[in-house]
Amino acid sequence: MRLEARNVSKRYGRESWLFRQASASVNAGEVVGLLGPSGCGKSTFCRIMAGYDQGAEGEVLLGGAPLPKSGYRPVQLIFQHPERAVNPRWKADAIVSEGWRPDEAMLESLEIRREWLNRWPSELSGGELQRLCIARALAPQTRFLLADEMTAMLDAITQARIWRTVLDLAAERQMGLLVVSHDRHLIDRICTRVIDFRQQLGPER
Ligand SMILES: Nc1ncnc2c1ncn2[C@@H]1O[C@H](COP(=O)(O)OP(=O)(O)OP(=O)(O)O)[C@@H](O)[C@H]1O
Repeated sequence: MRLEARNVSKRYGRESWLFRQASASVNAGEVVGLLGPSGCGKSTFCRIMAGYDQGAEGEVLLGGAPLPKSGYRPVQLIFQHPERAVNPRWKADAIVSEGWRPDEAMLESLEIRREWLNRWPSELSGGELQRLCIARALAPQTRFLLADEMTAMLDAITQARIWRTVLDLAAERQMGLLVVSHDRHLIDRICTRVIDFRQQLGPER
């Protein structure tokens, strides 16, 4: 299975094009890095690839077909800012089990403590909340994970452990990963292929 964005263009309102004719693909089991300077549109491109936003041109295909419009999303996106990705009026237990109920092994491998589950998002650190968001996104139906600066707020040791868990799971399930990061060292260490976002753009920016 392959996740593919073909010739996608995006502009916000009447502003000039953020990007035009951007293309990228990730195969099942692949770990692909996405690099580019701040503000060039990587997060926007990820949102389009996950089906949260639409380009003015182009298409996103999963296994050759458009993304499903309802039900669990097989392409999951983890944002850089977990506090913007959760409902502040839901306790952590409701947040983490929104799409599936992660088992004990999953919670343990992401170092999620049981007592966090009874807290509101405002009572959790950014790193704790992010681990809950990662658990939420790793249902067995997830085929592709788009990690947009997923571990930027975590200390180096926690970051390494979380990536180990996610990479092991991806290999086991043949899940594809798109890793957006400014951390070139991380990208070089975990990715099998790297895409420079600016080089994916068509000639008429
Ligand atoms: N909803 C929006 N309305 C208008 N402009 C937006 C919106 N969302 C993002 N932008 C603008 O689009 C541009 C690209 O933003 P985006 O977050 O996609 O870039 P990025 O490459 O991921 O940046 P970074 O590496 O800093 O996270 C930025 O200039 C941003 O201000």
